[in-house]
Amino acid sequence: MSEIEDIPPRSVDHARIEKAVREILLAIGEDPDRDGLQQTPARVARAYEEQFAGLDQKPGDVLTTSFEADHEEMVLVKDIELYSTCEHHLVPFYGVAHVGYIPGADGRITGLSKLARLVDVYARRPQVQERLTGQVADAIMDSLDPRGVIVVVEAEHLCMSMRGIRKPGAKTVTSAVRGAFRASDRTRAEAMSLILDRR
Ligand SMILES: Nc1nc2c(ncn2[C@@H]2O[C@H](COP(=O)(O)OP(=O)(O)OP(=O)(O)O)[C@@H](O)[C@H]2O)c(=O)[nH]1
Ligand SMILES: [Zn+2]
Repeated sequence: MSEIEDIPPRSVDHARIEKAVREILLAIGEDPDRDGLQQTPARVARAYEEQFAGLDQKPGDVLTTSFEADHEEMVLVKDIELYSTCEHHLVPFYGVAHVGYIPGADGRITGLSKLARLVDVYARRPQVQERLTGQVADAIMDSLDPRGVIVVVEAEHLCMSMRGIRKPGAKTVTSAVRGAFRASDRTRAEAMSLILDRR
């Protein structure tokens, strides 16, 4: 492999971010050339590359395995830590996602870690919590063809804690239910009781 092919693709334009961050520092009255800030534009570019890496990814990139397991009952992965970026203020919102599904008639399941990877794909984008929640649910519906999916996200938005209304600790809870979880109150209630069980 040539040296050029070894360089991983860059999903963000580093030079452009660096220029913009320098402008922001000037605009807030800072000196971008002072010792502590000299490397900041480059650091922000690297951080954004990581924070927004999901823009480059598709659900199929992470939902790579599915197994024949003949399992037709609910699978639920709880308390998947998530860090995302509020698209209104570009500050973090963070919390946990709970992702459950009931395999389809073919009984195929996916790797548990793949559900957490899927959360990351959509969290690492400029987001609103509602869209993130729905996108995770829809991606599982599309790729696994399960009987149903439930996704619940609980998060604190720093745009509500550190600025603006300044209500630290306020939690936003969003849910997306598809298929059996939407059609059956009992199925949804069973999932919610497992999600809320804090033991
Ligand atoms: N629905 C939804 N709203 C969000 C999310 N993240 C941030 N917001 C809200 O987006 C809104 C943006 O409101 P604007 O009035 O345009 O902006 P703003 O003047 O900065 O609003 P304040 O935060 O109230 O100061 C705020 O009410 C935020 O709380 C999210 O994930 N979902
Ligand atoms: Zn915000």
